[in-house]
Amino acid sequence: MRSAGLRFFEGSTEEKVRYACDPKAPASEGYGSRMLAKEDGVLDWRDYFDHHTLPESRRNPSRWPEVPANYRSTVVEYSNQMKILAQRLLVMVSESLNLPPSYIENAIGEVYQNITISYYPPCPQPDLALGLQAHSDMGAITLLIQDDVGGLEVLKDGKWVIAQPISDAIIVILADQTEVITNGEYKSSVHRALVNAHRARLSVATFYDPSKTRKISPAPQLIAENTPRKYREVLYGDYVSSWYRQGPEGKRNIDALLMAQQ
Ligand SMILES: O=C(O)CCC(=O)C(=O)O
Ligand SMILES: [Fe+2]
Repeated sequence: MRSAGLRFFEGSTEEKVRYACDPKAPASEGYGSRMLAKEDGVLDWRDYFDHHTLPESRRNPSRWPEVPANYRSTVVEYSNQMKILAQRLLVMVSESLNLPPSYIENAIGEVYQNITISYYPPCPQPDLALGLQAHSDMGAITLLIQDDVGGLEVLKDGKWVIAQPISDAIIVILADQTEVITNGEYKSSVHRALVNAHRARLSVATFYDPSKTRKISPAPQLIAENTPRKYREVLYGDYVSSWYRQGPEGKRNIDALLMAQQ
């Protein structure tokens, strides 16, 4: 998966532009670039390719690069394997809270899976830019692989901790809807990507999300007198829209669902 992605990003600009997505449309499929300065001076320094992979009705490999020759079949195989892994992990989360094994899976409903390859070119002034600003992922669970360059950082107890690259590791990033469904028992993780002055970096994030028409709310079994309900119900599509409207900035989107904010 990583080498197929690398081959695309290191290929010609013409080839990339052929697959360009609409940068203004949220969650559009294809190639995009965010080499942008924002008003506050922070630069986003990232190229990406989004693939819509599940449900299968959204999966259209003809919209994905055809070079290298195994690109499309690799994405399909990777998508299928990541679905199985995400399901297993969500069963473990459900069981750890004494919920029925498929509780979270059922709460999500029909799964929308997207695979995003991010490519961060070397950045001459890495201290002035971030590859990707601090955010939590908006869906249920994200599975991420990175290369040996490193740059993914996770916020832990108020400090940024580097996720050391381990070649065969898959990093599990719990996302906002799992925090809502578990009523805050599991927290979505705040993370960001740094850039490197000398080397390009590549990562592949597989997002596992509810459909936009799904209403998400805390499991009633987890609400009790000493663990009161933390989040109000949200239509996932509304959540996604507000995320794109406001931008990520740490956990501000999930914080807006706190009961006290009602
Ligand atoms: O490139 C990375 O390591 C992080 C990517 C990421 O967090 C995302 O795409 O949501
Ligand atoms: Fe992320």
